Amino acid sequence: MSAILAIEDLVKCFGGLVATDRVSLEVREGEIHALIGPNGAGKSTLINQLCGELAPDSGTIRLAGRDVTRVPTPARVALGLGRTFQITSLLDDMSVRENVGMAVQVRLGHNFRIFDAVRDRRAVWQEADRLIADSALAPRAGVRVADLSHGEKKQLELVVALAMKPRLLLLDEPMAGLGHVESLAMIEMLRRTRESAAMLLVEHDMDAVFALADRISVLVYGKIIATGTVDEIRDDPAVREAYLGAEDELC
Ligand SMILES: Nc1ncnc2c1ncn2[C@@H]1O[C@H](COP(=O)(O)OP(=O)(O)OP(=O)(O)O)[C@@H](O)[C@H]1O
Repeated sequence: MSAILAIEDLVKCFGGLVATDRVSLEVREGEIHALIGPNGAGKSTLINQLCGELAPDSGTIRLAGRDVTRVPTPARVALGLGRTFQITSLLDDMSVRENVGMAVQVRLGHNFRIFDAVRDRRAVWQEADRLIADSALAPRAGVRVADLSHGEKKQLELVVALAMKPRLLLLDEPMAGLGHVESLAMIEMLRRTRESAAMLLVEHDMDAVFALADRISVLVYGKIIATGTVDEIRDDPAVREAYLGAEDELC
């Protein structure tokens, strides 16, 4: 399986602190690759470098075979990088359908001048409806974002990200703040998403990680200490050591 994302020897320092310490990691096409690690391990710092929000000090990031280490965020998005944004970026006064329609429109935007506007508008809504029908939000399509539950907003974030047709989706704690039922719905939705995009999943909820991940990389003090399947990571003594005090989470 080829790699949609290949990170090699990435380094990022904040003053004397090495927040990303020679990190190498691959996400393969069709894979859900979880990135776990204790608080302060450097997960967000790594994600921010992948998005282009933070410049690495050294090392390389390859996306779909192209070196994007010094490439700005929009060019990475054009190559297929997607990310779930904060719920605050959803438009509160607009419906689920309108939010998804806007995202589809952003993706198709530059074609608008070429094709007939009415036909394009129809294509936008058809695409938005298809994306919503594939999600758990189908019965809520006409509901205003302001009236959605927290879990539904997190689902909408994901649908909006998918509207950009990413090849690789960066997910920063999609389970955060969700109740049990909402978490199960999100896990189901991410399982279905795997068919269209590979994922790098940063998540503290180990049940979700173990339910979803094809492979897991463990980051501790900026270094990847292990990469492997769920069983390999569960049985790895160095991982257990790093999570000492939270061993229950790895059982
Ligand atoms: N802009 C910054 N300036 C200085 N230090 C920073 C900066 N951003 C992060 N750090 C430090 O880098 C280290 C890694 O932080 P980071 O937020 O990437 O960890 P994390 O694994 O995402 O943590 P959490 O799970 O709590 O979100 C921490 O010690 C943090 O204090």
